[in-house]
Amino acid sequence: MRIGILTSGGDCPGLNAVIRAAVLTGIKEYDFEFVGLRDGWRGLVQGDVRTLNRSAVRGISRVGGTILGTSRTNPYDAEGGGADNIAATMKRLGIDGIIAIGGEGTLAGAKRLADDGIPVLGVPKTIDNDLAATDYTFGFDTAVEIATEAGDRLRTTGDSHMRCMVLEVMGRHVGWIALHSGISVGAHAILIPEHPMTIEEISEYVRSVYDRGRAPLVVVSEGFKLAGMDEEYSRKGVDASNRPRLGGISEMLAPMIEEATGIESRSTVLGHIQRGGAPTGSDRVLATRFGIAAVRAAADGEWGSMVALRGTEIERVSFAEALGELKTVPQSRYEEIKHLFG
Ligand SMILES: Nc1ncnc2c1ncn2[C@@H]1O[C@H](COP(=O)(O)OP(=O)(O)O)[C@@H](O)[C@H]1O
Ligand SMILES: O=P(O)(O)OC[C@H]1O[C@](O)(COP(=O)(O)O)[C@@H](O)[C@@H]1O
Ligand SMILES: [Mg+2]
Repeated sequence: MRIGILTSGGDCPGLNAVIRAAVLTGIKEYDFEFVGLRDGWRGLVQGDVRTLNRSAVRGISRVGGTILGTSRTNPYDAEGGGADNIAATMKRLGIDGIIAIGGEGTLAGAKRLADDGIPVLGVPKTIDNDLAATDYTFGFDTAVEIATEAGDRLRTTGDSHMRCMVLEVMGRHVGWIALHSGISVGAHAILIPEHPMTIEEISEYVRSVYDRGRAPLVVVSEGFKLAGMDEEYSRKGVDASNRPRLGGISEMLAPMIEEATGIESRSTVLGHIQRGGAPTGSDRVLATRFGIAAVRAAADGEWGSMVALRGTEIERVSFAEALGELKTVPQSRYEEIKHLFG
């Protein structure tokens, strides 16, 4: 069997470890061949491929980003797209099936293609950890580590100046990165999309920290909304999928906190630093296990499914299940830590 692998949507530390594990498993155990499809669905619709053999994947598990490139090309809207064209392109290139590594957008495309008869398997990726069908995805642990280091650094400069530091992390719809990094740095308030708050509530936490002689640290998700805000904070236009580009809520909040409390405040937007660079050991392990499992699913002919972490085991779930609700931070998980704020 000859399998095409693609990475699509936002990049994520661990993508290369999936690719390496899939290729090595396929070659060693099943005598499969692989081709890399360049830049996500674009490589598939345009038939833009590169060789993926043993030497092409040597040493890449520890490397961030994706050796295949990524994009936000839609497999149906792009020229040469649509199931019939893609089936013809696959036939021409001798590709029997596709392993698509991506988030909820990529998986929605994969589901549609699978429904239209294209043999495709999914591997979940997202630093946001917002896919409900899997307990964790690779990339999340790395993002939390990077945000933790940033928070630790902000604390020492904040302490020196007795300033309120506001650290903004990614998390478009869900607050997992903020929650986990906020807990690990001992943030005095963690602001997440699932739980809008007023500026008065936030300022109350900040003031109480300051009044007992500490420099406040607030961790906020990019998708957080103050109570009463209809939409997420967005001042950068839209991305290639027409979604508002987020980032900058901390730059709005820091002056508001300063005005409400009189405490000098500074904001830091961590941005894509969270997505770049080497994956953590845990993420390399999870990504490797996903890569192995995806190839085993292909060998079993389980097209139309996605590999997922359930507890400690990797299982197969249907695309329909994978694309259900987003995995938001449950209120109880937030309340568990909220009593430590301030
Ligand atoms: N319903 C859909 N059908 C087909 N393609 C889709 C669909 N939703 C998103 N996509 C495509 O999937 C790709 C990745 O989606 P995006 O949300 O940007 O990233 P991610 O996969 O990380 O969630 C984009 O190229 C987008 O055009
Ligand atoms: O700047 P970009 O690459 O368009 O992506 C920004 C978005 O991608 C993310 O980093 C990850 O989102 P996905 O998991 O959907 O790829 C979000 O946290 C962020 O809002
Ligand atoms: Mg997405």
